[in-house]
Amino acid sequence: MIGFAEFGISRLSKFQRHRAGAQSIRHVSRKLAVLRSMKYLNAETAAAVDESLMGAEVGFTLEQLMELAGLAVAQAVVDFVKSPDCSVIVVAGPGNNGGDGLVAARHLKQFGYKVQVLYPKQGRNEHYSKLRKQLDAENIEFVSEFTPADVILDSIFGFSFKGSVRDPFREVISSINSQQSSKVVCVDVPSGWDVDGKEHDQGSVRIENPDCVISLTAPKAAVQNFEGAHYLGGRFVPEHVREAFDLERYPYPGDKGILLLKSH
Ligand SMILES: NC(=O)C1=CN([C@@H]2O[C@H](COP(=O)(O)OP(=O)(O)OC[C@H]3O[C@@H](n4cnc5c(N)ncnc54)[C@H](O)[C@@H]3O)[C@@H](O)[C@H]2O)[C@@H](O)CC1
Ligand SMILES: [K+]
Repeated sequence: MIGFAEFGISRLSKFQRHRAGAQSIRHVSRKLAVLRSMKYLNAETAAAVDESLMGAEVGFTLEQLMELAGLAVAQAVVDFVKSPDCSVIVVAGPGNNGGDGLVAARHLKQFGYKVQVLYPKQGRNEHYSKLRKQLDAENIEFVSEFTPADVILDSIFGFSFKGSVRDPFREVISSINSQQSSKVVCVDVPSGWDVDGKEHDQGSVRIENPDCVISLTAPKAAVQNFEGAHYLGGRFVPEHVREAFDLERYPYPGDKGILLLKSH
């Protein structure tokens, strides 16, 4: 599940390999310990962590967090697909999860990927209009229906999703489920899944069998039993906030903004 290749030590000298190997073994042990004890947040706690980050004491703006989250999402997509030549269709919802997807779309384009965006219902916040403008400046095409793509990035709903999916997203999510040849990568929570991990109503629409989830800040209860590839991003939580919410000290490697929790 977790290999040395993940730590990039295959091209080093014998001595360096020995040293890097020892460090990697320590890193792997820390990582396994974190995985065993990992805490999964419910919707209420996830929102409280968010509020605390953006409260007077810490002082982040939403735009800052979204930029960091979206960059981490783009980096995780690159790590997951392991190919520089890849097409991605970002499906963005009306809230901040959608905003993360729009930011990721811009970074992916800068990384050289072919990117399109499906944005059925733009959010009201002025920042979404600005993000859209930035995508226009990158000549990223906004499409109204699916075109074949290697990856579908589901940034429709995150931790504020409630109830059963309403239109126009019922149809959009059903279309994602029918794109058999695309890998489906979900931002924070697979859209339509109960954030707290409760059973979903039979007949309600949700993303079926995603290939990868990129959790932000901390994994949500929804993905506790998720079997596919799993990344963590959102490396911006100060120590006292981490302690206040009893979050793990996630072993992000070196200067990286993403942590591979589980490979596929
Ligand atoms: N601290 C963090 O980790 C950060 C989280 N961010 C992102 O913010 C997300 C949460 O964003 P929001 O609170 O804006 O909420 P979401 O983006 O999860 O969803 C809210 C939107 O979905 C709609 N909606 C909810 N339930 C629906 C249903 N059943 N059918 C149709 N529409 C429905 C709401 O009307 C609203 O427009 C996180 O999941 C994450 O992706 C980042 O942007 C910023 C930093
Ligand atoms: K999502």
